[in-house]
Amino acid sequence: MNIPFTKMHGLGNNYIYIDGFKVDLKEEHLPNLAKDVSNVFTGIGSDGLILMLPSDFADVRMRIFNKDGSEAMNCGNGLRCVAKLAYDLGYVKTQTFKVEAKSGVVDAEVELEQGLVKNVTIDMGQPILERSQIPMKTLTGAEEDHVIQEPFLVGEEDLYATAVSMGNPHVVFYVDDIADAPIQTVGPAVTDDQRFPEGVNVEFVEVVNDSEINFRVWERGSGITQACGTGACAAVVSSVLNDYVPKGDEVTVHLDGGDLMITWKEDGHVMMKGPAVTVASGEYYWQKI
Ligand SMILES: N[C@@H](CCC[C@H](N)C(=O)O)C(=O)O
Repeated sequence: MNIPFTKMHGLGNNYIYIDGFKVDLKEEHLPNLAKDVSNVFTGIGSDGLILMLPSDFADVRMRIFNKDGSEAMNCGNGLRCVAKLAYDLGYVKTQTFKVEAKSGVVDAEVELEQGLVKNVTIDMGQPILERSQIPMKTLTGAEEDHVIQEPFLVGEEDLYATAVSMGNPHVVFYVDDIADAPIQTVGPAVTDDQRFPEGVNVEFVEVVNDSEINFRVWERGSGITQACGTGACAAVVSSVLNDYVPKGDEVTVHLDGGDLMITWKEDGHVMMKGPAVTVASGEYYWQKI
């Protein structure tokens, strides 16, 4: 089967995008397709697969599959890229419109520079802080409402966890120097830790000052990526909860792939602004069907 695709990235967090308005794929093929296209040696190479689809509730719908074939509820970089793709392909005609993800419907606004979409702002909605909804368990069975700087032993590392859901689960650990963050060891151990029954995206944050943080991520289902939009939002929410940055102010999140501008507004909504870039388009020759 020959499948037309577009490769896009948001700060290096790259996915293969398929236009589901035109291409009809069977549900049971999607996890394997995600694994196959993501393989850098035998596929195209990506952090996963994203489908742009018609929606009953919004102007366009996003579905995201990680590199390991698992489907996620949300993807910040994916939302910005789907917004750009929908605008570029003419599925939406206005610069503000709605995008549906599995976690809910969000507002998107594309910014044009000489007629081309460069930056996209997404209203990511309100973070979820209740432990049971992240979801996160305790080893002791205690049921504190929020998870803020909770002692979290993993292997030899004595860490403190702050947990936030942006529709998908995140845990944030603070480090003194982002260059020394134990991402290769703690990332995979925490993502599979029994305290997170659905797995978790693992973020390390170094606070630079009250308007800037450094950030690295181990993504559930994809491993280390250059950027994670929902992760950057979770990191800013966590940094407000820990009194490192003020609520209501814009925070620059420095990720491996570049900067995202995140604001946790007084009304509770998290705004994310950043680039969306188209890299290539072509046909993927899928041998399996
Ligand atoms: N890279 C994404 C998040 C993708 C999904 C995540 N790995 C999960 O399993 O929840 C982003 O930009 O938010």
